[in-house]
Amino acid sequence: MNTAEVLVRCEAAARTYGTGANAVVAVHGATCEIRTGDRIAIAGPSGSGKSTLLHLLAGLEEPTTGQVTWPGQAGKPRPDTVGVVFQGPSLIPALDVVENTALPLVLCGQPEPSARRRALDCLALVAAAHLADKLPEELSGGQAQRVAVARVLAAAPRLILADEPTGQLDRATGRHVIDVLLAAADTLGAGLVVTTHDPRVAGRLTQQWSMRDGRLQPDPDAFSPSAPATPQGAEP
Ligand SMILES: Nc1ncnc2c1ncn2[C@@H]1O[C@H](COP(=O)(O)OP(=O)(O)OP(=O)(O)O)[C@@H](O)[C@H]1O
Repeated sequence: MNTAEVLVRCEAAARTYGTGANAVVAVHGATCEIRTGDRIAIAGPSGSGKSTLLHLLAGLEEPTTGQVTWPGQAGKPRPDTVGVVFQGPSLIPALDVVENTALPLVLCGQPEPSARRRALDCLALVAAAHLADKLPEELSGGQAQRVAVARVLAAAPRLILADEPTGQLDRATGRHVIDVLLAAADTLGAGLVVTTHDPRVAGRLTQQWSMRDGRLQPDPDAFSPSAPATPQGAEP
């Protein structure tokens, strides 16, 4: 029996965008549980619903049918319970890097000076402390991605959801970011879910799932060479 704590539970959770002839079913009835200690990689072709699934798990999108619940929590999760490393640009343009990184803590009520100190520590973990005073527009895509990882770590969530967190990183930096995410998940006693196209990233995690046309399933062969083709991103 698995005694680890369930952090999020999806019961036949589906998400459809649009209506009628324009409806797109991004996620079909996903059923899963994610627990403390889970280290899950999700593979799937572009457009198969991986980001939508992470948004459902984070409470950022409502399922059209079915349900998503966070046992032990009232209502939606906060940034200090579920943290998301988004795939695209997610930093607030008017805030500098340290302010962006500290923001989830400040929103959760932490005084600004201690939030800034924690933000700087987390920026250092992803080798981005030297970027603290920069604005998002001054960052490369890879630097912004590392700051987005630091922002999630700063909030010390119990569940970390990372959407292609190495997609814009070179191999060595990508490997380092996965090291940091795994170490943070261990330290926090958290669950970690990473979407990726890269077998090397998936190989660092202990469970492999796949999304195909919006359908989620455990799939130990999701990243094997014979799996349906997925574009290869930058390599960690
Ligand atoms: N806000 C939206 N409005 C309408 N359709 C959407 C929206 N977001 C996603 N979709 C559609 O839902 C489907 C799943 O998209 P999603 O971004 O979840 O896929 P993905 O597997 O994460 O893709 P990628 O690997 O390219 O990031 C796609 O057909 C997409 O066009």
